[in-house]
Amino acid sequence: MGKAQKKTGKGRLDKYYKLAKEQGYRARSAFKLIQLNKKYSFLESARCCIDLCAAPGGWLQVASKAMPVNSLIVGVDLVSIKPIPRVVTFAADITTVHCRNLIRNELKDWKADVVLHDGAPNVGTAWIQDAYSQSELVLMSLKLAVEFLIKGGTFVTKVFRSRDYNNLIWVFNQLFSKVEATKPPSSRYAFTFNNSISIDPKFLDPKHVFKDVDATLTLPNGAAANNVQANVFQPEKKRRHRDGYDDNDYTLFKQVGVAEFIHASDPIAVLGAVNKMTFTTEEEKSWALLPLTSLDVKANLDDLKVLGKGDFKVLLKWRTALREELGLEVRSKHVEELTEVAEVVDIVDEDEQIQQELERLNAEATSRTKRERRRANEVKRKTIQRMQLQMTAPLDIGLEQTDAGLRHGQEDVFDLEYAERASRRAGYPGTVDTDDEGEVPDEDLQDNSLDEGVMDTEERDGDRVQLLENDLDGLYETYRERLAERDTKFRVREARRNDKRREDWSGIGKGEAQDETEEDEGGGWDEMERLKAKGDDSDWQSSSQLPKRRRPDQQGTPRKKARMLNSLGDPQNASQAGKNTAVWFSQDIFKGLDRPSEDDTESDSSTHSQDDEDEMSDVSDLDPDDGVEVVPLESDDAEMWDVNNENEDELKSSHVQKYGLLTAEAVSLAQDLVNRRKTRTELVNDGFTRYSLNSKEGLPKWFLDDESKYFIPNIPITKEAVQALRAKQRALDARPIKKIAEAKARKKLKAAQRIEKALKKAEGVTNTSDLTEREKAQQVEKLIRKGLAKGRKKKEVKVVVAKGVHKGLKGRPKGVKGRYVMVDPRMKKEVRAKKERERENKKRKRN
Ligand SMILES: C[S@@+](CC[C@H](N)C(=O)[O-])C[C@H]1O[C@@H](n2cnc3c(N)ncnc32)[C@H](O)[C@@H]1O
Repeated sequence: MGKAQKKTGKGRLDKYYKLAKEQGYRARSAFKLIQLNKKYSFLESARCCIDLCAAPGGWLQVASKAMPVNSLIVGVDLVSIKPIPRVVTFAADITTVHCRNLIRNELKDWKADVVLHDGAPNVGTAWIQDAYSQSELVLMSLKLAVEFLIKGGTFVTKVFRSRDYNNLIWVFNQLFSKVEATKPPSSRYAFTFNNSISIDPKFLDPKHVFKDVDATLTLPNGAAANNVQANVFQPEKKRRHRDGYDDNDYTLFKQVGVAEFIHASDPIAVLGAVNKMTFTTEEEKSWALLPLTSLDVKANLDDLKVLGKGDFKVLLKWRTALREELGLEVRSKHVEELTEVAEVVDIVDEDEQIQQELERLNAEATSRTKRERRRANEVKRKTIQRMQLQMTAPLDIGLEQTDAGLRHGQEDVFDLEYAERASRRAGYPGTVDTDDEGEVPDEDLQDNSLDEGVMDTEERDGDRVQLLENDLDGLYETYRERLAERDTKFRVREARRNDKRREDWSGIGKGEAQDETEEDEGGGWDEMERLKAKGDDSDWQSSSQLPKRRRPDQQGTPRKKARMLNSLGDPQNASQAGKNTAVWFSQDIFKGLDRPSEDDTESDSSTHSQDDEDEMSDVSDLDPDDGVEVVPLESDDAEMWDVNNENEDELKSSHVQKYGLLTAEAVSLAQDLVNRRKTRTELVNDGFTRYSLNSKEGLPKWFLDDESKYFIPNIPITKEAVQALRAKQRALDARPIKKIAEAKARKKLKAAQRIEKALKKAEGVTNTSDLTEREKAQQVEKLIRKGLAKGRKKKEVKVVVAKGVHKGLKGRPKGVKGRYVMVDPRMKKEVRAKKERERENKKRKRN
């Protein structure tokens, strides 16, 4: 907001308007009187006060508060005023005798200590006319003041800066021993004065005052002061007399010495009346040589008729400076305030204060936002860290993220992408892979730059990962093609793998692999078989499950995979897995790739990568007896695999293994069970074959025993897996949905805004000087309570009993606002009686 805009009354109006509302004043103008009284303290000692033009009653409220308890306060206005405690009011025109009589009746033989007048004419459109009417009103109020004021009493009136301004001042000076013009910050002008002296009726006659007083301001060479003010303050709107001359002025060109202007009691009048000022006398010439007499000033003095408002200001400033230089300047308030400069400076100061205050508040708000953002980032960082360290259960994650979301209302609480991004930033290619205890790079995690300037890095990381993925995808495809070409078994298994039904239900049996009697062409698969057989035939179990296609980026990060191996507790499995790993990595395809370092694969015999593990479990860890893959895992990880994740790789996580969810089929089945898309019975029924209903008669016992033992549906999931997934689902269900979180965040934000607003208002109250500390405290409390109560607003339903005036009424009953409900008194009684009867009956039955 620029200064020019702030200078307009609107900004100020807003401020005082709000203050007035807050403090229960009927008009913002109340602050004018508060400020005047603060400066001159005339109300505290007054016993009788007349307020002329008092509606709606702001000044009366102030007077009533500030004056002693038993004082008499009378308020008059054209319009009626709502009652105010201890105040007598009536409607009358202050320019009439009727009004005077009313006041007389009220005061009896009392005299007023204070007469107030804040009148503004209700008529007129043009500025001049308004100003004139206002001046007239002032004179009328002065008339009443003179009549009713006690000797030494105070008259306070508002005067516009019109052409009549000087005339009015002159009259006031004739009637009162002390006249002071002041501009309270909230207003334009007021005059306080006391000690009334001899009164000439002409002083109170508008025609006389506004005509004859002009004469007193006539300049030495005949230039009339009439209109001169306007000439200076509104040089653009110079009013010309019809016949081309100003009133009483028939000289076309007026020229005076600069001294005239410097010594004039009304320099503005001089400025408005003359065409040119010259440095004629010796003294004047010496002034011309002073540094403060700039070329600008000289040029301005040369032709006053072409000057604008700004130029006049320059001249007035120069005059003041010169007077100070000459020791003439009594920085009289009167002269200062007569100039526009004083007014502008005053307003600008006030506006600047407000501006500064606003800037301070803005700065505070910004730093608060920053602080909160930092705190939220810290929470997120910790959450991610905990996720990476596997310290956080899914439910906790949900709650924490909700909290963060609530604080800001920005983050999507279910946005797992965020966690992934954060972990990538911390040096990991993907969230799913980052549950590695040993690999959390602390320094990276300490990095607080989660919020800013990360987009580029993220994108670059993403691109890099994508490129790597593409490369490895290609490599893997080549490998598979070569394998397919060379290995018939591979092709057969591939075909079987594609036969979903069979795989789902038949499980994966040792026999199947053994059934295959294809020619051994060597290489690839056969090479593996051979090596495995070499290792430990007894442990080896072939599988119908073929190596699954997986994200090659997992292949490329053996360091990470070493972690998975540590979690395998079963020594038997571990050693087998170790062999499997060795066999798997001995293939050509892995030759070019980095092998796990010594350190990482310390316990070689008990470690293998995630991918290897996949392969091995596919190939060998299946128990053909029950068709359920059981991988012993002693990890205490509470975190479960995300049911909704479609990424196949994630099926390989240790959590999944823990629950035996090693294949996509197992997971999809488990999901079906968890989500009740399939029942256990359905699964069992689906497991029947055409032989299942064959007669068992005549069959040997050993056969039947075996049948009961082995002829069971082969469901590749465990009970624990289903339970674990159910628990996970429950945890997910327990998380608040996004909309609720958002609504909560909105509610919280609104509450904070309300409190902030209330606090600002409270600040306004505490800064007000006309209230006692107790009153301030009460008002502040009221404001805060109001702020808090707004949020809790409940829709109240008024209960209206349909009796008396409301009996048989249709539509809204009189005087009832808002929601209401009509109740019938008889119905109420009847319902109560019915309930009573029922209770009695029950009692009786029980007895
Ligand atoms: C600015 S308001 C006064 C506000 C008042 N001081 C307060 O604090 O509430 C000006 C009032 O002057 C009144 N007024 C204008 N001409 C009047 C007249 N001739 N006689 C009485 N009241 C008049 C208007 O009705 C208007 O209410």
